[in-house]
Amino acid sequence: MDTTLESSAAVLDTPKDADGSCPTDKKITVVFVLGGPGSGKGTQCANIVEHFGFTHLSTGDLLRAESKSGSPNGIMIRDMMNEGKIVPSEVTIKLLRKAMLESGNDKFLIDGFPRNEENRAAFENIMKIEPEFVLYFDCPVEELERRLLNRNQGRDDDNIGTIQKRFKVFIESTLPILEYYNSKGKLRKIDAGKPVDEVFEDVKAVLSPFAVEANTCRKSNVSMVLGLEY
Ligand SMILES: Nc1ncnc2c1ncn2[C@@H]1O[C@H](COP(=O)(O)OP(=O)(O)OP(=O)(O)O)[C@@H](O)[C@H]1O
Ligand SMILES: Nc1ccn([C@@H]2O[C@H](COP(=O)(O)O)[C@@H](O)[C@H]2O)c(=O)n1
Ligand SMILES: [Mg+2]
Repeated sequence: MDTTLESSAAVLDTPKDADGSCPTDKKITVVFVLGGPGSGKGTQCANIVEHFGFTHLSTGDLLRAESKSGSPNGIMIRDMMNEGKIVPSEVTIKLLRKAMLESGNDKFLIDGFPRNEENRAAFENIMKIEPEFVLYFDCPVEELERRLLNRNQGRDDDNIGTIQKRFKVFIESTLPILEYYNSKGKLRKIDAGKPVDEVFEDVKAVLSPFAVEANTCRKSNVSMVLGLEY
């Protein structure tokens, strides 16, 4: 089986075959979405899904669901999240891979990942997918804190003690990842301190190469690329 990945925006709008059918596509498009806690990653990803046909996978949401599922890792994940710590990559990547396979899509916004060097290297080694780019929502810390304390979505980690720990982890572990992608010319920085609609205008400009044109199609073959089992 050919598992080579040549991820490229240029193949997004594959013309139909002469007989009108859609060619099978072996490419997977991944955009990493990063930013401080409360910067609006989830909010903007929901908009992107609506306009650009990506599947949004929030690693934080996947871990939260796993922690509540009664799985053997559940308590470890819950305790780490309550401390704002980064869960071991093998756990997160297993959940991500399963969600990618189940989606049937081939365009993914991976939100809240990679959070540290261990996440980044493990994704590269296990998934063998290079992201198209990293969308970085940059926002002042005072605004992040205000948003998190007003979120009211029942998250156990939205309390001032855990919020401070999450900020520290972001600065110490995630900023170096942003620097890494910046050095590769893959960072797309967005001013996320503005109102939601204004932020999305800037997001749209970055995502414009992914707009799907009429009379084009793609057949996802995510299982061919990632393997069938999870
Ligand atoms: N541009 C914005 N201006 C004001 N409030 C916003 C903006 N974007 C998002 N919010 C609000 O801020 C809160 C955090 O947003 P969101 O959940 O999208 O952030 P996040 O980056 O996914 O956070 P986390 O990393 O904690 O998951 C939500 O209550 C959301 O409605
Ligand atoms: N790659 C990741 C992503 C998240 N976590 C843990 O989940 C918490 C919440 O994440 P959000 O993206 O929803 O803010 C985060 O503080 C980590 O504890 C992780 O371990 N690894
Ligand atoms: Mg979120």
